[in-house]
Amino acid sequence: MARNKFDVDENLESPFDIKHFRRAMVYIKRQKKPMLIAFALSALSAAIGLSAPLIMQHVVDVTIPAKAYEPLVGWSALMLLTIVVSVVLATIRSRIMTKVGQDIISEIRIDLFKHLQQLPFKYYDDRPQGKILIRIVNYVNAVSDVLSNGIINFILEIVNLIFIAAFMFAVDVRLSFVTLAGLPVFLGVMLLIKTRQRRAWQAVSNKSSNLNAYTQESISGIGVTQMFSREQRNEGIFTRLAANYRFEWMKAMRFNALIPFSVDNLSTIVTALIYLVGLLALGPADITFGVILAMSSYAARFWQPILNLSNLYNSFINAVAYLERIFETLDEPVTIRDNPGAKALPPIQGQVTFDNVTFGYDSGLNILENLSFDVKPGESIALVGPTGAGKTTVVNLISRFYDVSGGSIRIDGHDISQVTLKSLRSQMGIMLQDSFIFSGTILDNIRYGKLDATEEEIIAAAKTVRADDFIREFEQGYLTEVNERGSKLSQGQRQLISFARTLLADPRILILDEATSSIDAKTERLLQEGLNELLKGRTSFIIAHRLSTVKNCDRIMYVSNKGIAEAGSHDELLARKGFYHRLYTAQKMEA
Ligand SMILES: Nc1ncnc2c1ncn2[C@@H]1O[C@H](COP(=O)(O)OP(=O)(O)OP(=O)(O)O)[C@@H](O)[C@H]1O
Repeated sequence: MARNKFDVDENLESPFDIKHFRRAMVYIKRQKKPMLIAFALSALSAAIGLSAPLIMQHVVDVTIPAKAYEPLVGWSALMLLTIVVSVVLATIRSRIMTKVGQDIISEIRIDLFKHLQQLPFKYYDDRPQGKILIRIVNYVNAVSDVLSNGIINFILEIVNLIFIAAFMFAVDVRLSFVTLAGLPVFLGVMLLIKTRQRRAWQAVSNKSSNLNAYTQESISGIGVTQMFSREQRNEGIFTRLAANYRFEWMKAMRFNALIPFSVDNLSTIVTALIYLVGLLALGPADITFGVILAMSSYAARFWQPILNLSNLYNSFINAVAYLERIFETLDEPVTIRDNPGAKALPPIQGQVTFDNVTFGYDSGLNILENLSFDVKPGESIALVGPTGAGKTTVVNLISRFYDVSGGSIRIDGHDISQVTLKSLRSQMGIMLQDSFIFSGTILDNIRYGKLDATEEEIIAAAKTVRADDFIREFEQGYLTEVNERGSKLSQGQRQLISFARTLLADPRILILDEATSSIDAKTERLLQEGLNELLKGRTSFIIAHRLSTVKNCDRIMYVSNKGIAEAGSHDELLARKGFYHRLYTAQKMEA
């Protein structure tokens, strides 16, 4: 059950912390060389661009009054050249940075994916898939520009600012101080809205995550929605989530808009002050027209990097909200992992021992208590019992999808918590009711069980489980494209494919959780033969509600009341006239 539902905002454990950026630096540092080149190009382009007002000042104060037309053409050509060169340099830099940005996000994405693949079932039990997807796709995209261009631009704008200030002071010190007077006012505005702005962007990321989770859930459950004519109601939920998102977005944007608004106003006021102070206070004798022109041009340029820096600050604030989510996922502990000193499980015979096993998904609520049993290699075990009794839990523990909270599980005498997960799971085959079909061909789907299997091996496996006939009926046979929802395939066919996949993997221990439940009686008979082949020589645990499918198992365990209430062969249990007998008789009467 996903406890963190689509309409429940995720809580962030850590407050705004520069450490997220420091951590992001690990990825950025790997791009040091291209970033340095891009930075040098940008600095050069900015310096060249900044010489324009100086040229302008010279032209206005010296060249034009002297009516020196030839030098005027020369200066104009030089101005044009500065523009062309700075545009060319900026274009090259932009190309380099696009690549850097993509390299960074692909590395983060790969790390996230690798980590997600290791996270235990518990992580997935606790949150909707949509909230996981949005991190790996949207959030990573959202931080890409900030982590690449953002960092460079940030440094660059500061350098730019220093350059502009230097040029400005070179032209006139007094008017430069007039320009700088606007800075404290601006910093005051920034301080005032900083925290609120960060919260606003966190709220946006929460709402977009909720929207994504619900969309994903709705697409997965489209069949049920249409079946129960829930479209209108779902539309209502979606509209509400979309409205929440829109509301938070608008709120966050209001904070964003405040910054350029203050910068624009301050820049206008400062320019007006330059004119006023320049012309009125200092007077034409002291300040030439060229100086005023150059100064107002520098003042306008001075506020540009400040506006850019504050926009960058906005992007940083957004990115931090996303980075927090990304790193939170990367920090999610891999609780089910190889324990220190874990050894590879040698090739097994298939003996399974539960020794006083106690387990609960949530602490304080045990599903199994002090469960002990021993299964011999090659023995077939049926797990039956009321719904919710813990049958799936038993098999999940054998595969170590969860760790026991008490006691131990041993395979051929090896405690499964002391062997590597890979060596354990590679010797097990698990088939669930909802056989997962990956996008690709039927051939690829069967090959999933053994990546180096030849076509002949695949076809042989399909034949054994009676899947070959229906596969050949498709126009493209084994090369028929299927997708994750298994379109083109019936439930039964999907299961036959997953049987073939498991047979190919040749596991010593086989787990079938309701694996035959959606196969009709005719297909089931067909499958039974194949299944018998599959079970031959393997230890198997079969969970089935339809008892007819498990009658032939060596031993039937009736799971109830946090343990095994009864165990024995079909005949023994019927003779005992206990739980199993009751269940069997009830099912027979239904049939
Ligand atoms: N991921 C989980 N998180 C929390 N509780 C869970 C989880 N999975 C199962 N449970 C609870 O554990 C109990 C046993 O579930 P389990 O799936 O093992 O039962 P089952 O016997 O296989 O049921 P069924 O026959 O309906 O498949 C149930 O009460 C269920 O609510």
